[in-house]
Amino acid sequence: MPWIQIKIITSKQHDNLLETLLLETGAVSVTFQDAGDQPIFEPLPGELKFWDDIEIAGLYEADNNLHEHQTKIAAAINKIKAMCEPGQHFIYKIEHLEDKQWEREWMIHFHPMRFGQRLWVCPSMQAVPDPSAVNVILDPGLAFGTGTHPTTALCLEWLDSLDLQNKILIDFGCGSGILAIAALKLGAKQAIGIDIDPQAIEASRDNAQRNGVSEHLVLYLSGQEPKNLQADVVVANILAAPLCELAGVIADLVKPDGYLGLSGILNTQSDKVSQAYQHAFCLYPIAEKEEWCRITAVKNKNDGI
Ligand SMILES: C[S@@+](CC[C@H](N)C(=O)[O-])C[C@H]1O[C@@H](n2cnc3c(N)ncnc32)[C@H](O)[C@@H]1O
Repeated sequence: MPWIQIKIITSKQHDNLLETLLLETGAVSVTFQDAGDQPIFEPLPGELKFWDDIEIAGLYEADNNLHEHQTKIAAAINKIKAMCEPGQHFIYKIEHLEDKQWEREWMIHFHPMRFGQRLWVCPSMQAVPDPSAVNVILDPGLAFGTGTHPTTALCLEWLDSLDLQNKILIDFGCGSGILAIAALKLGAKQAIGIDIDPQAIEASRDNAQRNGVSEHLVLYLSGQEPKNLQADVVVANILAAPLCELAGVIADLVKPDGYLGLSGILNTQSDKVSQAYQHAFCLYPIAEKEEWCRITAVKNKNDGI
């Protein structure tokens, strides 16, 4: 079914009003995006944060009621425009969209990718380029983690460089499960995925099944993992702020002499994160990719944080 989309760019004061007006005029969905360049990193599940300038898109069925929709939309637009203060921007356009398999659209940009020497991540719907390599077959579903983001790529390269044979690994903030599954395919005997988002747990479970490693992957919603959990290797690709806040918890997950990999850190934040972990770990040189970096470390034998 074809669709009509109305896109409005304005400031965030109008977010509620616009959403209501678009829904009242028959929009089947309303989407907000950043209209400037103001990244908001990882809101918590259920948390809604807005940019100062927003692009709001309302999607309408291009059916027999099209004319009725358009009249209503025009009335709604005029109403909002009238509320804008002088100098406040308000731009809109109406476009026709042909129907597609929307939930697969992003996959056009997701191709097999190699990380380090042995590891490939391949989209579930494409052919594997090197069947003799260590291949992770992935469909992230609604969770984060395809390998296309530098923070994930830094972790995958690190995992590829380790000897994981018979090791236990914790993937803290597992998202799609990509790191835990890569570790299992690289030889780890068990992986434990932890995430605050139930959709991440579901995606990790699906991906583990797809890769035939379900038996070796245990998944916990954050807070439900057993006490005193420890692993030979812990990888956490969350953000600098939670990495600092949770330094004690994450450090405790690493066995003495075990390895830690931290990602999701902007280059400018590396000192702060390093400081939060340096009392319990010996830190290795930092690796960088674009504006992101990875901190790796080995845990001191008899130290706590
Ligand atoms: C950037 S994604 C990383 C996903 C995947 N591990 C990767 O490397 O691509 C971060 C994940 O951490 C989860 N997360 C964020 N804060 C967390 C916390 N405090 N405890 C557990 N998981 C958390 C998010 O829900 C998200 O799935």
